[in-house]
Amino acid sequence: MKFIKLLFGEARRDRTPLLLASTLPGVMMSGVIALVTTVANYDQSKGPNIYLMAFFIIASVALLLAMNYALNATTAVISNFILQKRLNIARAVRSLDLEAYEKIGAMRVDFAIGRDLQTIEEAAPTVIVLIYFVTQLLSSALYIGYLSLIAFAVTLLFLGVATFFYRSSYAHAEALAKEATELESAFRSSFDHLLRGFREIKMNARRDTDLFDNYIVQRALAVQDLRVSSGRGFNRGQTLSDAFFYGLLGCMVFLTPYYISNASTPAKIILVIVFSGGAIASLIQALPAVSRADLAVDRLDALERELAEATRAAESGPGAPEPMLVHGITLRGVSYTYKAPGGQPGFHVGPCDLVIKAGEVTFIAGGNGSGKSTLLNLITQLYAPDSGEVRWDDKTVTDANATAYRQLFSVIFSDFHLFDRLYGLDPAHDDLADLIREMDLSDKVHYKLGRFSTTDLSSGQRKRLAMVSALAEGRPVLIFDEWAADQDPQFRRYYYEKLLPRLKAAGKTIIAVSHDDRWFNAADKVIWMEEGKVQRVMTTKAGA
Ligand SMILES: Nc1ncnc2c1ncn2[C@@H]1O[C@H](COP(=O)(O)OP(=O)(O)OP(=O)(O)O)[C@@H](O)[C@H]1O
Repeated sequence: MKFIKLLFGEARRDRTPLLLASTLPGVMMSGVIALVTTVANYDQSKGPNIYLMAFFIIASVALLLAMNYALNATTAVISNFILQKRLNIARAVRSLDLEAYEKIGAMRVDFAIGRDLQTIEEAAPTVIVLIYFVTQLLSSALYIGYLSLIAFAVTLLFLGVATFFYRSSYAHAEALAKEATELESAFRSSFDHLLRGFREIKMNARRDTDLFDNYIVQRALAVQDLRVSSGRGFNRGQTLSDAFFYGLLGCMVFLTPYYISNASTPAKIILVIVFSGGAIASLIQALPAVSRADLAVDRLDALERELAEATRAAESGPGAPEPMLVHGITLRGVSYTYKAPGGQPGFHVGPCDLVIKAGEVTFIAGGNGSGKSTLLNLITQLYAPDSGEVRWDDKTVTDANATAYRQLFSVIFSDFHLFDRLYGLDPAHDDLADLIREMDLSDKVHYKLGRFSTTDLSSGQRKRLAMVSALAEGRPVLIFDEWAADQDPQFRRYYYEKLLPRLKAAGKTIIAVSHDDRWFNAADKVIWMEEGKVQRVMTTKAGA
């Protein structure tokens, strides 16, 4: 019961009051049951028993207040836990390097932040209810012991055997529930294709059918199968417990009275057992939710461990507010190998020896898959090289200054993300309006109330808006990965013939991936990549 441990662990200073408040209602309830059994045998002709009435009122009020306190305290503890987890995971993800981020995968983090934390939140009040029923059952058993040792022994025997059988059925059901949750992430990844590939699916009926019939339906069915089997396991446990409950009741009604001397005791015991029936049923219903929360805690723990390990490896020091590039960036023997699934070495880039001079325009060209984007990731230290070094003016880039080094760059990746606002920037309104005008977006987008009025634009326009954001950052080095690829001929021309020269004249260093060989003269230098290697570096007329 990891979740219960977690709840009380997180309660810290409030642990003892929470423990008392969650156990007291069960004890009080069994007190009330004991009272009811006493009142049932009370001689009503003597009038109402004030003492019993007072006890009933006090016990009921204490029960309600304690329960309310326990539920409120649990809500506060779990809300705080969720807040901390959200922030910790966000902090850890921020500290990852790109390689670790790609290895862990966005979907897994998304699942933890969404589904797992929700499962935990929903299970929190259930735990209090569970403790309530367990304490009620235990104290009722003690009360039975007080009434008759034989009845107590029979109760313990039934409880012990029922618990044993229930646990084995429960463990099996829990394992199936775990398997179902794991399979559910495969189902969600297929479903993700349906959502993200919506247009492509609409355009291709065979793809649509294959994805739906062979993946979405199959995986959904497999999840359902496991959930049904797991549910059956839990239900079997419930039926078994019910069977033992009726067995116990039968024993108490038909057998034990012959071994109990006091005539009123068997009726009292039977009443206690009848009351306990409801508690047993509610307890068993509560267990699957707590079991799901246990699995969610396991997954969160595993994710946090991985994030912590990856964060330690990727520790990269504080950012510098306004770093400068005076001479340039040098790569010496830089190489990097992707890890293919299963740990096998994947695509290899390098060793690369390059000099990117400050204030120059450098193009990176080469065929698809030749390693251009990977080289950009190495230049920007999004990937730490396996060997060799990257130099920033006269400094070597290390883990300690990598974050500061990255503040040199504004990058528009080929698969860039367009933010809805200029996070971390407070640009002058006029400058921004000028940039939006320069990108020919004035009639589409405005920056008002601290955000872009829309990001629902054509792909070429989205890239232009990304250019607005990149230029607004005012960083000394600009990196554009195939920025012109989606632009119309007019804007493409503008990019090569006006924008890049203007940025160069403003003292910017530009590194751009380009397939447009007719504009290679817009660069000072063209680096040609083939199969992960720098095949040649050409100095153009502009750079001569
Ligand atoms: N995240 C990744 N994990 C593993 N291998 C990768 C990853 N990204 C790229 N690769 C491998 O690296 C190779 C080079 O990819 P890269 O994106 O650097 O090429 P590119 O020259 O930019 O291609 P393009 O012109 O198509 O954009 C790919 O062929 C692929 O095998």
